[in-house]
Amino acid sequence: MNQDALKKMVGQEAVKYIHDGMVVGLGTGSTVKYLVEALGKKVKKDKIHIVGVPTSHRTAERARRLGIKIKNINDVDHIDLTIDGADQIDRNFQGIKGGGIAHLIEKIVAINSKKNIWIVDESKMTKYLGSFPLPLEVIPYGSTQLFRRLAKMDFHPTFRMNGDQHVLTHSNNYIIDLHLGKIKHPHKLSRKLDDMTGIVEHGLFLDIVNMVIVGYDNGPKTIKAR
Ligand SMILES: O=C(CO)[C@H](O)[C@H](O)COP(=O)(O)O
Repeated sequence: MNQDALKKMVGQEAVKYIHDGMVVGLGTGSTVKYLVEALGKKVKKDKIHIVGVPTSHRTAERARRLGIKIKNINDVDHIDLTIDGADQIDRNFQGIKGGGIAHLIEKIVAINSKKNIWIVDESKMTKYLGSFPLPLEVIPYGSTQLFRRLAKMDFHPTFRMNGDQHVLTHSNNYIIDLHLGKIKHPHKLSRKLDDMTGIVEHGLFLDIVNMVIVGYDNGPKTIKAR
């Protein structure tokens, strides 16, 4: 089965955890696309009432088009469950997100959710985080100086570019990716990055996910994380 088929499999599997009356955080990315498609069908077929809280314009547009009611996070009083993709998940169920530049909004939605589920194909499961570049959302002002500090710390930073233009996040910030290879102590790194002025949010999602649905050739596997 190719990667896209595995993504579709877990997107369709995850919809089983969404029930009538729920407020659901909807993540971003090519795996979540399949979740939103399956949810659109479920809303129509079962006539259930769902409120979706999207984490990107892309997800919001897709959900609206499929007949899913959408609200801004500021207009809901709680989020029952958020379902999102991930770029890497280690053996302790810590994750890297932000490959799709949405990790700031995804983290705000995730930490305000009662429960979080990640949906991934098997290639995202790893022993250590870090072979996927760690995204930082940074304030453009002074970002060159921040970049130099990160380089001096041996974090191997690169600005995320589109040709000669900086890729911009939803909040009009830049992305710096750190090429770390292997992150042995994610909590220590997280604290270090939290302390650096100019970084709005990093893509380490620690102690957040409750359940992971992994797509394998022989079917989806649901794993309780915490
Ligand atoms: O963190 C993300 C976006 O910021 C995505 O969840 C992550 O990049 C996974 O994407 P995909 O499902 O396309 O592989």
